[in-house]
Amino acid sequence: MLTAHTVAQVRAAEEVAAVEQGWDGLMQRAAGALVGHLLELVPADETVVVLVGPGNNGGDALFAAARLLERGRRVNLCLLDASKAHPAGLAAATGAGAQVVDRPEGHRVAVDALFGIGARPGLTGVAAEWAAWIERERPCVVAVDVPSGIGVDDGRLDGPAVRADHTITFGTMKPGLLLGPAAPLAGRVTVVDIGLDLAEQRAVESLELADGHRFRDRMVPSAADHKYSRGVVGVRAGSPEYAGAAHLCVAGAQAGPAGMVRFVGAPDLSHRVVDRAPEVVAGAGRVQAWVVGPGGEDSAEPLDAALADGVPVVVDATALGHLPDRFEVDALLTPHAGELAAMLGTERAEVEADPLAHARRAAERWSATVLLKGPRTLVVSTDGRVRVNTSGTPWLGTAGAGDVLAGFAGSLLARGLDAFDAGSVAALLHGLAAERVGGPFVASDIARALPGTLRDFCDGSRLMRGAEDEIHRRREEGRP
Ligand SMILES: NC(=O)C1=CN([C@@H]2O[C@H](COP(=O)(O)OP(=O)(O)OC[C@H]3O[C@@H](n4cnc5c(N)ncnc54)[C@H](O)[C@@H]3O)[C@@H](O)[C@H]2O)[C@@H](O)CC1
Ligand SMILES: Nc1ncnc2c1ncn2[C@@H]1O[C@H](COP(=O)(O)OP(=O)(O)O)[C@@H](O)[C@H]1O
Ligand SMILES: [K+]
Repeated sequence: MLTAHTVAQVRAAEEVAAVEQGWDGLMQRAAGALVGHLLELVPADETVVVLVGPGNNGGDALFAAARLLERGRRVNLCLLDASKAHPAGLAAATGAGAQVVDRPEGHRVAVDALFGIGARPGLTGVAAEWAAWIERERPCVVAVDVPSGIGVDDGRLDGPAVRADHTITFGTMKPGLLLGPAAPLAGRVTVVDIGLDLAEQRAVESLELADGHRFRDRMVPSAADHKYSRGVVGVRAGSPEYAGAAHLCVAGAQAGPAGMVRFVGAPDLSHRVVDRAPEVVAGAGRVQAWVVGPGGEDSAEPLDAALADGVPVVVDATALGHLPDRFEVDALLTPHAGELAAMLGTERAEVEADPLAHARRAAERWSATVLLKGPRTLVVSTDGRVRVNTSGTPWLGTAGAGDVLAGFAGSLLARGLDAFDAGSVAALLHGLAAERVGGPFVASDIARALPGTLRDFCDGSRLMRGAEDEIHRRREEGRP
């Protein structure tokens, strides 16, 4: 699991680490880690330009520049404000032979050390001009800690920011490297250890394939299980206009770990669903979780009927327009940005500019877990926990992908995962299934790829143990 911490948490952990290592020690450690990665990332014959800001972020890069020069690399410096550059760092870099230049133009590799976690979103003046040069000329950019100008805690963009290919970040991820419109600006992110202890701190989390062991026992049936103990997921989806949504939602539900799928809908639609998926049981009955809304009629009745059962519920699409004042059951709301905007009475662009704040607001407002779909799907629980999904591809922007996701999440809920786990595991596996298929694809392909993806997720630790054994064997045999 990847974890990201806020600026306040990082600053507090730095205070503690500085007692042991000293502030200089911390900065040297950050600089050392940076050098190691720059030596790998930057071709030996390229001259690097370091964009140096007024704080410790610039300091890290100046000490790194000095060490690069000692290793025979060529480094130029662009100082945002010469009078404010980290004095000891500047002395070290120039002492090692760095040249100060006025402009970054002409360089093909840049290190962005303008601002780090002290940054306010949005660059102005010369910093904005340098960010514009990066947009225009697209040099290879390595950002120190964060791309300068992003909202570090929330991933907001409030004006120009640096677009990086790689970000070397210290101690932990930062929320802005994972979510919001800012995340793509970080490029590939590498977290380097500088001795910060954040283990006990609540973090923004991101599940990975390797997290399967946390969920395996709650998903894979045991010898004692039967279809009802595995859970029944009920689907109320589709309408004459959107019959396909019923099929896709059912396909998603069938791909999950529950033991049975029930479908409730108009007789015509029920027949069609059972014709395509003979395992489905049509008609009302006992379920452990409901999925309501994909392609459904614009009416309050399906959600009201589901809520009357008092079991957990996934609420999607049209059902999002008929929410109760507050949920009394464990609920997972799965809007995209347009639907969340309508729920909150705002504009889609507002939600896209600050997805975290809007998802949080909805989670509080309706006392429900909110899964906000998008390139970086967010899951926010009622108690403020946040997970960000990083799997998936833009090919997922295809009709019906959300219907499959809702059905699959419903199956996880019926199996006994809570809405937060069900939503975040569903988003992860949905994205991994998309990566597995490759694209272009249709939503049904994702439903078909989900069982194998779920199996790999649950087997993950076994596969990793297998890999470790293999590495061990090769070592013993003297093979690479
Ligand atoms: N505290 C430490 O000793 C350590 C800090 N580290 C580095 O230090 C960085 C944080 O350093 P600082 O606290 O000095 O802050 P920064 O270097 O991030 O920013 C310096 C100053 O720039 C100004 N500024 C911020 N955003 C701006 C904007 N958009 N436009 C114009 N001016 C802006 C602010 O006045 C800010 O205090 C981390 O990101 C990391 O790179 C590492 O060396 C590890 C240890
Ligand atoms: N650019 C993108 N990159 C990654 N995933 C995306 C992208 N665009 C959409 N998705 C994902 O595709 C799915 C689309 O769902 P939704 O908007 O409900 O579509 P539909 O209503 O057609 O099913 C969501 O899981 C969303 O996170
Ligand atoms: K930076």
